[in-house]
Amino acid sequence: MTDKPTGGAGLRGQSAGTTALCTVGESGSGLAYRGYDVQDLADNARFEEVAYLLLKGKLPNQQELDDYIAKLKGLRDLPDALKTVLEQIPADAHPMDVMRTGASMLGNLETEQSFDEQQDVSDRLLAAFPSIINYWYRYSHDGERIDTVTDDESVGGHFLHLLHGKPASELHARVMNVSLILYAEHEFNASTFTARVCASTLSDMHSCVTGAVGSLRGPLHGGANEAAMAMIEDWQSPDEAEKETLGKLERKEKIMGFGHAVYRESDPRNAIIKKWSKKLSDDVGDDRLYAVSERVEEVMWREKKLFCNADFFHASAYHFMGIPTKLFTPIFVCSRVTGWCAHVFEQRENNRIIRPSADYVGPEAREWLPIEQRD
Ligand SMILES: CC(=O)SCCNC(=O)CCNC(=O)[C@H](O)C(C)(C)COP(=O)(O)OP(=O)(O)OC[C@H]1O[C@@H](n2cnc3c(N)ncnc32)[C@H](O)[C@@H]1OP(=O)(O)O
Ligand SMILES: O=C([O-])CC(=O)C(=O)O
Repeated sequence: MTDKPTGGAGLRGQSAGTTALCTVGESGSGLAYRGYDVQDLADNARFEEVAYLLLKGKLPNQQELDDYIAKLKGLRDLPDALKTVLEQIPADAHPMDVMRTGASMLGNLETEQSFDEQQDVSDRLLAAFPSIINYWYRYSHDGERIDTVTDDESVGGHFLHLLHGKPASELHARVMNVSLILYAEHEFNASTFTARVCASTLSDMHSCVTGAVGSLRGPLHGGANEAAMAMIEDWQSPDEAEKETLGKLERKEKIMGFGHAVYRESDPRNAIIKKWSKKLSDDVGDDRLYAVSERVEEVMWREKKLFCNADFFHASAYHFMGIPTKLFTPIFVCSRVTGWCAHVFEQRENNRIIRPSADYVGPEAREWLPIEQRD
């Protein structure tokens, strides 16, 4: 990739504050949460430990982790009023709109009364998001009012259990665990910055998270994982994928799941999820989608020196686990809510309202024109 300008559009490269949560792209490609390398976390941690690390500030010891998992398990049920709202949302709604409504409605029912409640409110959102999306999905698509309480220890296993109506295989629960770790936190990305801007007005946690869901929804951010799937699913062979990718580049179309605002050399999350996508591809006996994905990766590097970001191989990995494409970005929410809330805590701790300036490019001062004199 070419060196990017540090000023101007998109606030690229400009520091907008401090954080102790995460470093992105130091030396071109690294990612660490509170100093722990993401590769180490993906190899060794449970997502719940990473959530604890982000939200409580340190890795839990065994007792703290056991207590935290028990707490999250105890927060999976949804209030009846929220279920009623979810039942009104049509099957063809965008699932990210369901997540946005879910977070907002929960804010009406369980309003954060004071910042002293921020830890509990965050844990509740973390526990409730898989229930929110799957309750709506199963009701609107299968007509079933599912019980959102399961005995699964992990958030990832619980998500798949609710979606498929049976406990996840060990492999699928493991991949979900890794995926949730990879998506948990990423410094001042667009959705997190949205949450921090909202927090800087001293607003409540549900408003910060609801706004962040809206920012994550777009295809230039979290929505890229489902956009990538929509792109590759019809390509029947690597050769067709190559031809279509070249055509898109020729027409100056964006290839979703490639490029990054910060990383220059690679997105470290890609190699990790790609490895798991390959495992899943072998597991399901796929002879097309993984090969197609790899060819797109090769073509993009050869033609544009653009690398896959976290989203690209998440598309095939989720697909191999039988997850409907439209639920891909909501899974991102189920993870990133940890990063969002941790950033809200940081913003509140050392707050000044976020209010940048703009360079005015409109007309010079001019006189008021009465309505009858206007064109
Ligand atoms: C988890 C996440 O949110 S990761 C991001 C997910 N988003 C996507 O995958 C969407 C596709 N990617 C993109 O749109 C961009 O790469 C972004 C939004 C991620 C980053 O945007 P920017 O920082 O503005 O991109 P950047 O400055 O690196 O672009 C450099 C050049 O590469 C091009 N480029 C960047 N990404 C792509 C892409 N995916 N496909 C084709 N061309 C691209 C840009 O058009 C630009 O070309 P130009 O100089 O001729 O105008
Ligand atoms: O940092 C960004 O701009 C986008 C990203 O990769 C993320 O939020 O995970």
